[in-house]
Amino acid sequence: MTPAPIAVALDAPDLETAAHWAALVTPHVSTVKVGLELYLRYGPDVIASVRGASGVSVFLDLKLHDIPNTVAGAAKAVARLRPAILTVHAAGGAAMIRAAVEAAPHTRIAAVTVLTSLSEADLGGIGLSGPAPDAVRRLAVLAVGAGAGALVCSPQEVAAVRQEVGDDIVLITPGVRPLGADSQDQARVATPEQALADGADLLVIGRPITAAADPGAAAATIAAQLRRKIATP
Ligand SMILES: O=C(O)c1cc(=O)[nH]c(=O)n1[C@@H]1O[C@H](COP(=O)(O)O)[C@@H](O)[C@H]1O
Repeated sequence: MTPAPIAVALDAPDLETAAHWAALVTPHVSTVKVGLELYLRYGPDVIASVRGASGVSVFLDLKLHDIPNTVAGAAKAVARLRPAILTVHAAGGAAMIRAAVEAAPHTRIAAVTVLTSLSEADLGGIGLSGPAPDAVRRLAVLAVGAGAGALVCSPQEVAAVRQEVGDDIVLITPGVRPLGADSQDQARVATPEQALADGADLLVIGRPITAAADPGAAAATIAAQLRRKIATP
C-alpha cells in the first residue's frame, strides 16, 4: 500500500524511543521528521537511526534562522546527511533562504512562514499585525522567489498559499489534529482530511500519533482516512 503523505514528528526525549516510533509508523507514512530535541541531543547519528532499513524519507526540521553565511554553513553541514527536506525560517529573508538552497542542492528547502503555534494576538505581539493569512502569503511568495521548493504553513492558510504559489511547490502543514483531539500548544489547526482537501502535500503530525497507546495503529488509522479522502475527494 502507498504510504500516506504524513511526516510523523519524532519529538522524543531519547534515540531509542524515536527509532521505535519510526519503526512502528514507517509501514503507514511516507516520512519521519527529526527536530531540534533529537538533533541537538544526538547529532547526525540520529538520521541513520530513524531511517533504519526502511529507507523512509527523513525530514530534518532545524528551522535555521541566521545571517546568510551562517545558514549556508549550517545547511552545508547537514546536506551530507541527505535529508529529503530541511527547514529554514522564511523571516530570515530572501538572501538567507537562497543561501540554504544553494548550500544543499539535493535537499528540498522548506521555508516556515508563520509558526502554527502563533495566534493572531501573538502575531501582533511580535509586530506582524494584520490577519495571519496575509503574513503567511507574504512570506510564502518571498520564500518561493528565493528558491524554496517547499513551504510550511498551517492548514488554515494552505488553500490561499496554493493559489499564490501554484502546484509545483510542496506545501507542508503542521497544526493537524484529528476531530476532537486536543490542540495543545497549536493555535491554527485543522483536521487531516481538511488539510489534504485544501491542498496540503505533506501533513506533519506528532503527538496525536506518538502519544497514542499504539503509535503504529494511530498512524494506520489516520493514513487510512487520508487514503479514502484521496480516492474520493
Ligand atoms: O516546521 C515544522 O515542522 C513546524 C512548523 C510549525 O509552524 N509548527 C509546527 O508545529 N512544526 C512542527 O510540527 C510538529 C507538530 O507536532 P504536534 O503538535 O505534536 O503534532 C512539531 O515537531 C513542530 O516542531
